Amino acid sequence: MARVHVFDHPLIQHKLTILRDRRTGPKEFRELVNEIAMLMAYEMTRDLPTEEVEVETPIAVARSRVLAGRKLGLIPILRAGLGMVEGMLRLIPAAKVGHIGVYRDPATLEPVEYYVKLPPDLPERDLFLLDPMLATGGSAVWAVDAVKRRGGTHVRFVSLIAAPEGIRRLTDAHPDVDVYVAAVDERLDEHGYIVPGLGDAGDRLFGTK
Ligand SMILES: O=P(O)(O)OC[C@H]1O[C@H](OP(=O)(O)OP(=O)(O)O)[C@H](O)[C@@H]1O
Ligand SMILES: O=c1cc[nH]c(=O)[nH]1
Ligand SMILES: [Mg+2]
Repeated sequence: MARVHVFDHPLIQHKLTILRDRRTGPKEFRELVNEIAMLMAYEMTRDLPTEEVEVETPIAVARSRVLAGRKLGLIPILRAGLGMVEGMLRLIPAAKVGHIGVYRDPATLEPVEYYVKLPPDLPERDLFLLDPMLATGGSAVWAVDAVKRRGGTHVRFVSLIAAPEGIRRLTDAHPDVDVYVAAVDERLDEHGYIVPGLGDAGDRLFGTK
């Protein structure tokens, strides 16, 4: 069964509050999304395996640890997921980055694909799908399907704000995919927006509204 992790770290919660504020403009919004993504990456990577190696310091040989597990991959869901990439890459610079282009049709709320480009060695990587908003879950389920169809096996989903409906739909469809969020909000409104949420993440990141 999928595990749902809600990050209640005070720094994440503080930054999320500023992000939600309707007065926060695109420059600060972008900075905050990246900072929260970086803090979430730090928390999320706690379980990565390490192994002991020897390293020569200027004084002596030390036994110390390095990452030893599978290679990593970040897959932002366009557009809004792009806002999380830089912050996560700061902590895990060796990760490869794939892209999934999908938008939610505003009338039907169904996902519409427009671009997919993923690293060829997907089966060998631990994959982190990134999207700030998990609303109905339609885009998330579609994106995980797309990654699995191309051979991805170890997938996690990372989001800033989720609606209970989206978490349910994603974990029902993909019980093997753990979900990491900074907040679970109350509900969806009649247009499929998260309440209270933060509005349209893509528009707020890129200033398109
Ligand atoms: O859970 P869902 O109901 O599918 O909604 C969530 C999706 O909606 C938003 O993208 P949007 O379609 O606005 O595209 P954008 O990132 O280009 O703005 C958001 O970034 C998710 O991808
Ligand atoms: O609240 C929502 C729901 C979907 N997409 C967004 O950007 N915000
Ligand atoms: Mg949008």
